[in-house]
Amino acid sequence: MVPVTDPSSFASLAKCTTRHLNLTLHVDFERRAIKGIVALTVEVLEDKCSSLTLDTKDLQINQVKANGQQLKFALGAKHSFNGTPLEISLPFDLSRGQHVIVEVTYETSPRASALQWLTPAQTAGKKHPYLFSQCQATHCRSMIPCQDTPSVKHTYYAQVSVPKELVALMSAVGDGQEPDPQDSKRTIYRFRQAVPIPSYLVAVVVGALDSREIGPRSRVWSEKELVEQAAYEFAKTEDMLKIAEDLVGPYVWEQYDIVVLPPSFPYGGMENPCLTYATPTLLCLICAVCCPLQVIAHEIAHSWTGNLVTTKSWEHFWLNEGHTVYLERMIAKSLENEQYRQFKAIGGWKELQEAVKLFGERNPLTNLVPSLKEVDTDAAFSFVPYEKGFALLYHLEELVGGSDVFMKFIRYYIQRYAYASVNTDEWKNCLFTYFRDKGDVLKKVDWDGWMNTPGMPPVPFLPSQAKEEDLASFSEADLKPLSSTQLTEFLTLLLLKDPLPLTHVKRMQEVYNLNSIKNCEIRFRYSEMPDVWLRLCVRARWEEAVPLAFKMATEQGRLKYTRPLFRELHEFEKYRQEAVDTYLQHRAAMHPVTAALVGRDLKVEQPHK
Ligand SMILES: CC/C=C\C/C=C\C[C@@H](O)/C=C/C=C/C=C\[C@@H](O)CCCC(=O)O
Ligand SMILES: [Zn+2]
Repeated sequence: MVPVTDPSSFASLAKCTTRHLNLTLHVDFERRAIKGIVALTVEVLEDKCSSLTLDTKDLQINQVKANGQQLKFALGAKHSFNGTPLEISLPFDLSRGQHVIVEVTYETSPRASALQWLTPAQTAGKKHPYLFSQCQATHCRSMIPCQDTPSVKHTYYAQVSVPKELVALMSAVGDGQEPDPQDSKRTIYRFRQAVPIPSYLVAVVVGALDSREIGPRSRVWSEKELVEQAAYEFAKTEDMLKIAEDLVGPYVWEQYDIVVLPPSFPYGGMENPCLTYATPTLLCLICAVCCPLQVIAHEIAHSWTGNLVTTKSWEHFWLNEGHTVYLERMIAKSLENEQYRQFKAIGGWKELQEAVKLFGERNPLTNLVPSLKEVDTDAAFSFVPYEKGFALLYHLEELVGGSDVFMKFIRYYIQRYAYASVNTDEWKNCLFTYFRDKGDVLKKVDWDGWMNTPGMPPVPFLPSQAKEEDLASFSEADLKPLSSTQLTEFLTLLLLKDPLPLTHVKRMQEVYNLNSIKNCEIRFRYSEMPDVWLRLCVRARWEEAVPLAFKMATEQGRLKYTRPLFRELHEFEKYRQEAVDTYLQHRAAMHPVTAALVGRDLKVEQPHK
């Protein structure tokens, strides 16, 4: 068996593997710290095992025990972004196949990169504090000492003690709650995750949360101010779960809840099992954005591709995201039609072009399978694994005979690797095994061009309906009947071209008849594509758009909007200093990942940790 290596983890993966975590967490809002005890059930993989190494990041380790006996431990050298290895010495040699329960008592740092602690002022209700974790890709180690790699999968049981006026949720099925026997002002919530998951899918949310039932296995959670709107927006959740089950097999996670987080959450969604995270920007309350259901379809699809079949390391992240985007668009096809799938694919191709342009077409991070040795996964993150991955799968779909044929392979691949972690070679072997009668066709694929070459794919995406030049040739009359989704894709196309002259952008205002709307706020927002339209206006140096671009960049923290808006404003010479000053003014209230990435974009030094 080839030893597992993960360049983003210090854990001893060849020696042993974690099978279960038992977590006891005490959430302390005053000190912005979690006091934890984690009992790791570890299976030994090789004889004469006398030590093991876990991943940590900014954790205070108080003691380590095994079978009630204190163990020697040592923290290694701190890495600039991958944290600090924790080496634990075992009092006796263990043999292959044996199990040991290692218990670590620890405390997280107020600077833990997995956690965002929000003051009451940063919440919708303004009365209670709020905490949420975001572990993907390599932040779980700042919340729990663990083997922080997607190549290791474990079940977990957790009890979380929180102030009794708050509710705790986790990426697991709830197993009841009761007053904390240690403190009558606190409640203990219990959770069980019976399906083995990688550490990046461990998640916890604590806040003044309310919920509504939206389906036989689904509730939506949020602060009470948003919960009715959230229940309305996500009413189709059960329909999409059923479509996905028809496509790829049973949903194994029991519960599928959605929690709408505060605006600082850096992503559109996050596929934490049993508890999908969603940005409030999907609720059209903060800045209308198209297709809230597209994000939920994506996170639902992850229940199979990513959470059930998981990438072995972040270098093969495309296996998670490329298959999930493919499945998400098959769900969209079932809800709408093939033309809609094609149109979303056109939009994805534009996202890929923008991502490659941003990184640089020779940047090895635009490889479908990049090397991440000494690379910060947050800095490596882009839409390349999503959209270059989708483009490859769409190309293969065309080669093997269409989506019905290819979906049968996807279903086979999921059944073959369910509950396991895979890499690209294993995926490719599975493809060639399944399509053994199409080997001659598959051998002609430019695999090196697709997998190990930077830039755009070797084969362009040619949708079976409207071609790119069709979009550019639209006249004013053609644009008017376009749906807001189609308009979004059209405007995204313009972002990839050279900056539009100010006269053109103003003309476009007229085309969309926005000039009839006097309110500047609405005029620039244009319902469906606030970030895209604002970026076009700022790039055209339309100063009237600048205040709203700053407002949108700071009132929510979704990286997909916040980073490009800050970059655009920073590019506008006259507003460069204001962009830096605005960032510095908001940095403390930003999610740690957002603060780090926007600071890098604006070339602002990070505060010393
Ligand atoms: C080759 C890339 C290697 C590693 C990247 C993996 C994770 C990067 C880390 O920053 C976490 C990303 C989390 C993404 C969560 C949700 C996305 O699927 C959607 C993001 C886009 C959006 O806001 O819609
Ligand atoms: Zn995803």
